[in-house]
Amino acid sequence: MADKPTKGLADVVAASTALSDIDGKAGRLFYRGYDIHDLAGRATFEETAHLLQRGKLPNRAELDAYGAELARGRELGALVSANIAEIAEKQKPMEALRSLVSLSGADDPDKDSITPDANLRKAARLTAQQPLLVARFHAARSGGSVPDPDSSLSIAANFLLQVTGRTPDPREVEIFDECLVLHADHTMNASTFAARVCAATLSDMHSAIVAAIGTLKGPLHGGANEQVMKTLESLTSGSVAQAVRDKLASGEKIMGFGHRVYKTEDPRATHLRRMSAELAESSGDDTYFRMSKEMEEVVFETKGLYPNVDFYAASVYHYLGIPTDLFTPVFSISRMSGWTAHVIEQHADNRLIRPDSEYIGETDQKWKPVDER
Ligand SMILES: CC(=O)SCCNC(=O)CCNC(=O)[C@H](O)C(C)(C)COP(=O)(O)OP(=O)(O)OC[C@H]1O[C@@H](n2cnc3c(N)ncnc32)[C@H](O)[C@@H]1OP(=O)(O)O
Ligand SMILES: O=C([O-])CC(=O)C(=O)O
Repeated sequence: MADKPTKGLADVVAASTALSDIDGKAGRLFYRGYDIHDLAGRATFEETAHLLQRGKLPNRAELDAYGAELARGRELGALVSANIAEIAEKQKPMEALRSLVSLSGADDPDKDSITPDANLRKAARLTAQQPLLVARFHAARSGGSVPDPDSSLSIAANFLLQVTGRTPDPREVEIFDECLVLHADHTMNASTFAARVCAATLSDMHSAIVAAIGTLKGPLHGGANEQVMKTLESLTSGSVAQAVRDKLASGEKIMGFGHRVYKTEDPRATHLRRMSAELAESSGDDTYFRMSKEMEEVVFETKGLYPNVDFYAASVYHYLGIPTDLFTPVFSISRMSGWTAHVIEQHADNRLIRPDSEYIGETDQKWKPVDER
């Protein structure tokens, strides 16, 4: 007889990892031992991806070599190019990314290999390709085209340029780059766990990433950032407090609040709130920042819940000119660095992940032929 399950696997330690660590009571997050407060606004996304995938913050030569590998690796395969227009017509952004990453696996030069070296190369290619897939998807559905990535620009700068169609202000690039750093990894979150379960069958990296993308999509996980923006857009500035109280009184969850691990402020939300305030001021329209602050106050007063990473990310992305339905795809651009690093880590010390279940169905059933049932 199996033991009683822990619903949602809360507090169950499902893997060992050297990638990230959270102190949920103190509200602290570390990537390979570096406090997120030290990395945010200092390390670039490329440096952070190198830290996660290759085990250390790169020196100048390592960073240049990694940057060159990313630039070489971002070319999209023939299958993606042949199918992106039809996919963009028929699928929503996260569904499309699930399909496109799957297709890109078919054209990957290392597709039949899960060796450590092949995994490192695939991790770089997937990290380089994801922003381009999002930008090309967006262009395909809008009937436009995207400028080719400029190798002298960062992933953050290229993405903003390709999606908004205008040369971003350098401060906007810094802010977006910091967002990518903040979202890069987060212990055994649902999408990372999904990737590790898939990888642990000795399946390949693209399969694991497809599982992760499908898992990030849901509104209880990465999909919450899009829902936060929709909530903000559905409210008027004068009605926030009452609307939020009414939603909570009727048992509705407010997207962007609460967390399985943090029992205090999510340290990423601290940075995102600051960035939202800055962009609100520079845009000359602080409506969504003010509404977010008011929501935060009312949710805390009423339920004692803190904002999670998805809450202020919504207004930040909005101020940066990113379309609302690309917010979760943007999350996937960043988390690709963490997911791929987890697949590398899982393959390096693998055991099949196969938990038990508690049986709660009927017992002592007796078979009868179909006409006697
Ligand atoms: C990147 C990320 O994935 S961050 C999380 C993004 N997701 C969201 O923002 C969605 C909204 N939040 C939630 O649904 C939850 O807080 C989760 C999914 C993040 C965490 O879930 P769990 O740890 O399973 O907590 P659970 O959903 O059981 O909530 C515990 C209690 O707090 C309440 N609660 C939790 N979050 C919220 C919320 N956002 N709004 C209102 N009530 C909430 C629950 O209703 C529950 O109350 P009860 O005990 O009276 O039934
Ligand atoms: O850790 C989690 O459960 C969700 C989260 O904040 C993340 O994936 O960044």
